[in-house]
Amino acid sequence: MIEVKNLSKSFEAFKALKDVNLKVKKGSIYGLIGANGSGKTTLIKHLVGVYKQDEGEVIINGKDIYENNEVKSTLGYIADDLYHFPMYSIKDMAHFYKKLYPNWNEDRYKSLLEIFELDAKRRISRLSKGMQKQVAFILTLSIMPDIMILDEPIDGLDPLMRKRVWKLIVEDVAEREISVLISSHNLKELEDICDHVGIMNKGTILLERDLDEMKSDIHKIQVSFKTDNLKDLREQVEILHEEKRGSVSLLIVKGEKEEVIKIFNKYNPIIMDILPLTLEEIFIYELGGAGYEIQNLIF
Ligand SMILES: Nc1ncnc2c1ncn2[C@@H]1O[C@H](COP(=O)(O)OP(=O)(O)OP(=O)(O)O)[C@@H](O)[C@H]1O
Repeated sequence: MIEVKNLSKSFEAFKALKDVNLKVKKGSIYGLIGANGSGKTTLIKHLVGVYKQDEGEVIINGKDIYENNEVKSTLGYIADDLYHFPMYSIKDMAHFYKKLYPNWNEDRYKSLLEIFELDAKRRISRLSKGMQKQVAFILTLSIMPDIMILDEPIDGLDPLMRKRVWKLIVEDVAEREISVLISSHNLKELEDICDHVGIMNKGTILLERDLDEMKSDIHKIQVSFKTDNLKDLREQVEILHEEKRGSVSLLIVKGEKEEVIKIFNKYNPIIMDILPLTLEEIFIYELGGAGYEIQNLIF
C-alpha cells in the first residue's frame, strides 16, 4: 500500500508539490496523468525515497520510505531516464540486483529473458532505447516487488511490447496483490489497466477517481423523442453536455444508470442507445463542468 499525506515540496522559491494526498491500495493500479511540469516525477521521487519531503508523509507498506532500505528492497522503480552502468551486460546487472534485493527470483528472471527474447550477455548500453526499457522490466519484475512505481514506463516500447508489459503487470497485481503507480501522458493507455486515475496540475492532484465508479456514474445517451421532451428531462437528470444531430440528441448524463433509463423511458423515446464513454470523454465532461480545459491538462 502506498500512502501520501499532505505532501509538499519546494525547490528554492518554487513550490513543486502542494499538499498532495494519494492512496494506492494493495492489489490495485493507480494512473497518474498530468501535463509536462505538473509534478509527476517529483511526486514519484518522493515515493521511491529519492527526495525528502518538506512537509507531509510518504508511507510505503506502513513505513516511511525515506532512507529506509528495508522498504526500498520491496519496491520496483522504473525511472523515465533509465540508468545502467556503462560496461554492464544484462547478466551483470542481474547479478547486481540479486545482491541488492533479497526476494530476487532467478527462475522468473530466466523466464522473462525468454519472454522478451533478450540475450543476457548483451551490453545494456548497446541495446536500443526500447530494449533497455525491456531490461528494466525484466530486472524490476524479478525482484518480486510488493510495490511498483513506473514513470512513463512504456515510452519507447512498440505496441507488442506494451501489451506484453501490461499483461505481466496485471498478472502480478492479480496473483501477488502488488500496488502499482504509473505515470503517463496517455489516458488511453491507462484506461484498460488502472483502477484509479488522478490528474496532476501545478503540483496538486486536481481530480481523482475510481474508474469503475466513474464509468457507472456517467453515461452517453443517444435519444430521440416524438416531441421535444428535453426541457422536462433537464429538470430530472443532470445533463453535463448535449448535442443535437437532426432529430437525435446526444446527451452526457450523470447519475445511476437504471434510474436515468427509467426517467428517459417515461417520455417514450423513439430510439434510445446507451453508448460507452472513453475515460478521456469522462474527464472532459466532468472537468468541463468545473470550468477546466482538460485538453491542456492531459495532453
Ligand atoms: N531539482 C529541481 N530543481 C528545481 N526545479 C525542479 C526540480 N525538479 C523539478 N522541478 C520543477 O518542478 C516542476 C515539476 O517537474 P516534474 O519533473 O515533477 O514534472 P512532470 O509532471 O514529471 O513533467 P514531465 O511530464 O515533463 O516529465 C517543474 O516546473 C520543474 O521545473
